[in-house]
Amino acid sequence: MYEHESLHYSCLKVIAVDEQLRVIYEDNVHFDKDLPEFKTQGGVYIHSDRLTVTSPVLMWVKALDMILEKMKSSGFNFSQVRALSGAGQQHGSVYWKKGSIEILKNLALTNKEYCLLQACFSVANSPIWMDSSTASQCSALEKAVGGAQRLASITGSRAYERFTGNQIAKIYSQNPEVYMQTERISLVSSFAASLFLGAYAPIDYSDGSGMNLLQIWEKVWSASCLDACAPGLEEKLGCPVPSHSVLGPICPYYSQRYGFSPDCKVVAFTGDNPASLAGMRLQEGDIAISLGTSDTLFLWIQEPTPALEGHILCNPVDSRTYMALLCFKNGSLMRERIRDDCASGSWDEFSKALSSTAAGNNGNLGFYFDVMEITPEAVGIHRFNKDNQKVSGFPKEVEIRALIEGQFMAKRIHAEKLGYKVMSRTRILATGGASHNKKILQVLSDVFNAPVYTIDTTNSACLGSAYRAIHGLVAETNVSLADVVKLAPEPRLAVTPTTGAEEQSALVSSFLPGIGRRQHVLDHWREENLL
Ligand SMILES: Nc1ncnc2c1ncn2[C@@H]1O[C@H](COP(=O)(O)OP(=O)(O)O)[C@@H](O)[C@H]1O
Ligand SMILES: O=C(CO)[C@@H](O)[C@H](O)COP(=O)(O)O
Repeated sequence: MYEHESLHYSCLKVIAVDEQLRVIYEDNVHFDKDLPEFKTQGGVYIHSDRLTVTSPVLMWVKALDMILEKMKSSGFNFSQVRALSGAGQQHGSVYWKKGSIEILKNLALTNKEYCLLQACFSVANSPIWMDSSTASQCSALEKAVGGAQRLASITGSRAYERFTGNQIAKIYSQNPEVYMQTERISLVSSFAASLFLGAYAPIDYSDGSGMNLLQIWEKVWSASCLDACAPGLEEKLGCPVPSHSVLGPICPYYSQRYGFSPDCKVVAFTGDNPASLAGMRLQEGDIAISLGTSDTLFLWIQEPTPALEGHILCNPVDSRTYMALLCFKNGSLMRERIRDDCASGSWDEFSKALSSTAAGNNGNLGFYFDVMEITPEAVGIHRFNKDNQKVSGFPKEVEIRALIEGQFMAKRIHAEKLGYKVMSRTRILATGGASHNKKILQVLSDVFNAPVYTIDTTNSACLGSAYRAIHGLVAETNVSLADVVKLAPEPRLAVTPTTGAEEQSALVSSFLPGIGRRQHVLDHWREENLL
């Protein structure tokens, strides 16, 4: 039996799976509802500047206590658990006060963990991924290392306000005494692992790549980034480790209180997005696309080329490779707006428009950003006809295809900019609301020239962590995660590329080398900051 905890921002979830990968236990603790004394909304505090966003670290400790108590009262057999791992929202950080290691080591049976740990944190409210209050620290970091692209080339991402290095720099500059009182800084993931371990758990390579501090190639902290953020930081972070590492056995507190076997192994915890990659069982060349409120792409990349947009992280299931994350804000809400304007608010009518127009849309294409986009930083509606002239409108069905082809084309271009290559074995794994629409998936398949599968990703980070726990037990013998999770349900094939779409489609041919006009057009769009 393998267990996993997952600390997101609104709840703590647990899943246990058996040897056949069947889910045998599932539960959660909802921060707002189950721990009302912390008075969070969605598990967080949004401060009066609207930029600072934090979560009380003791709420996370108490939630862990509560979920384990719930498992115990339901009769869950902890003694069967061979390994556990977990995931935490990325970028958030926890600050351990000097002397806390002793308290962690001595977690005793007589006290609830929550009570014991109260004195441990030098920062009571942890900065989390929603925080965007570190703009000045970001500029300073980029400047210190030689610019945004240089920082991306070292750490996988240009400076982002939520990334941990910038958060640490803010704490150091605003409260140097608090920083000095801190003996260890954990990510949310390594913090949760520390509780199970009864010692400071190291940060894993994959979640560590979301800090603007790790050299993703060498997998060591970057001295120039550390120096730019705060003094003496390396010591407070500890050495990063491969994501599949077994950190040690569970600490006696949990064996005594809940009946875990003393042999139960704690496998390094990681970020929620890396854990989702494991949960979706992504393999080399695969892409996962979540078509939800916003569109998110996860890519498995062999040889990444970090860029100013998107994030390159060390791959959580294979330390020799990488994963990329790309986020697009104008996803389903943008599609809904065009559906309402051009298809009387009906997805059926929207789908018919896609069927009645040809791949490539006779050269018509648009970029649709109702709200300021993340990738790229652009706003507005921009339509181009086959001669690349800007036009103010399209017939309704042309508009619908232009939107969907434009959205997927941008995804492919940005993925390729990060070093992604479509391969003959590439599978696109689609999830989220719009993945129920086959006509949309057909366009996706044609633009990437790869089959599209659908998967259920409910709890993918949680499930991924259970898979990682199993993998951790055998990873040292070079067994891959894919081998370990062979028994898990396969994704369902939804659509394959339309025969000849690649040749017909002006869109897709724009990716092929040697078509000067199209390359020129792409360059032009880039200059206009549309790609
Ligand atoms: N048949 C459909 N075709 C296209 N989009 C759809 C369809 N059904 C639902 N959606 C879109 O899915 C979105 C919700 O996706 P979901 O993955 O549930 O969102 P979230 O990101 O909030 O979890 C809605 O905004 C809706 O526009
Ligand atoms: O900031 C990021 C990724 O860079 C977020 O994805 C956090 O990791 C929060 O978790 P989710 O909202 O994806 O669950």
